Amino acid sequence: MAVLMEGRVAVEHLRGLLKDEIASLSARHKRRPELRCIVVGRNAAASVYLKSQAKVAQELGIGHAVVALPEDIRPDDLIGEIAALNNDPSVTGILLQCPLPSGIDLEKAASFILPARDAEGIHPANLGRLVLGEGRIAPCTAQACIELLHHYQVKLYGREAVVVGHSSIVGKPLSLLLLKEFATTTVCHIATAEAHKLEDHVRRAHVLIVAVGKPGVIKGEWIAPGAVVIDVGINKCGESLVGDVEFEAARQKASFITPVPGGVGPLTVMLLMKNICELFKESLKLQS
Ligand SMILES: Nc1nc(=O)c2c([nH]1)NC[C@@H]1CN(c3ccc(C(=O)N[C@@H](CCC(=O)O)C(=O)O)cc3)C=[N+]21
Repeated sequence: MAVLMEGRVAVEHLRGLLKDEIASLSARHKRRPELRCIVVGRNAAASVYLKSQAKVAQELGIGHAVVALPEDIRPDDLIGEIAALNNDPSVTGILLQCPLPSGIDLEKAASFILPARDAEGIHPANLGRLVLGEGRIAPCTAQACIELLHHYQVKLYGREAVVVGHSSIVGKPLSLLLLKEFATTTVCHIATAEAHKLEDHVRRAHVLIVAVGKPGVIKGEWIAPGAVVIDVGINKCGESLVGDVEFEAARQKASFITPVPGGVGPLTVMLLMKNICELFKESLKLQS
């Protein structure tokens, strides 16, 4: 039976550090960091994220406001909203929440966020730094997975890491962070599944990280004995939340596994706040 990797526990240390640092910066500079979150339309996982953000921001003394936009917004109008936040001197960081409606391209929209206000590091300049291994601000969920592996002292060097999902905010940046740790990294995606190869890759993973957004997409019996399983999925199932991995069956085979909720999620939120704190410090340096 696997040990649970509890983000809820791993996050506590960071919470204390950030709270103290933000309190002292805010007192010294007589202003606080401000996060602005742009949300287009409605989505279950996104609402869970927003709720957590608002709660943690308040605990840490970070201002938080949502810019809620209609599902049918025109791309140019979304860019206008981003520009307004870029030009507002009180704003520290901007988060453009996914998913976006089908007519709007995340990568393109993200390129309009001022790199110095990019809360997730998804502007091309920030992603470029991540490729070069010198990124300070990386997408929070990808960072959260690495943080959790470090917290539970999981070895990555020379191990087979398999990432399922190749999104710009999780799978791709995460694969870069895993490479930085010298894991041998495979990224699976929709075409892997269509070629009936997903099971083969999952079976040989020492470390498996799943970020798809489909409950049960990874069968518990595919998990290699002793593997480490990180489930990034946040899916609403009635009133409760479930991940992408068949949890009960996977738990019998893995050595470590994240629960959903209580796994990656709480760390994602805290690392978003850490990014905001980093951007805040940078902006104060530029002013002085
Ligand atoms: N640009 C962008 N970046 C994201 O990182 C992003 C996004 N868009 N869109 C939506 C998804 C979803 N997501 C979550 C993060 C944390 C929790 C979270 O805090 N979960 C807690 C609380 C759950 C609860 O309330 O019970 C947990 O898992 O324990 C949930 C969901 C980030 N996402």
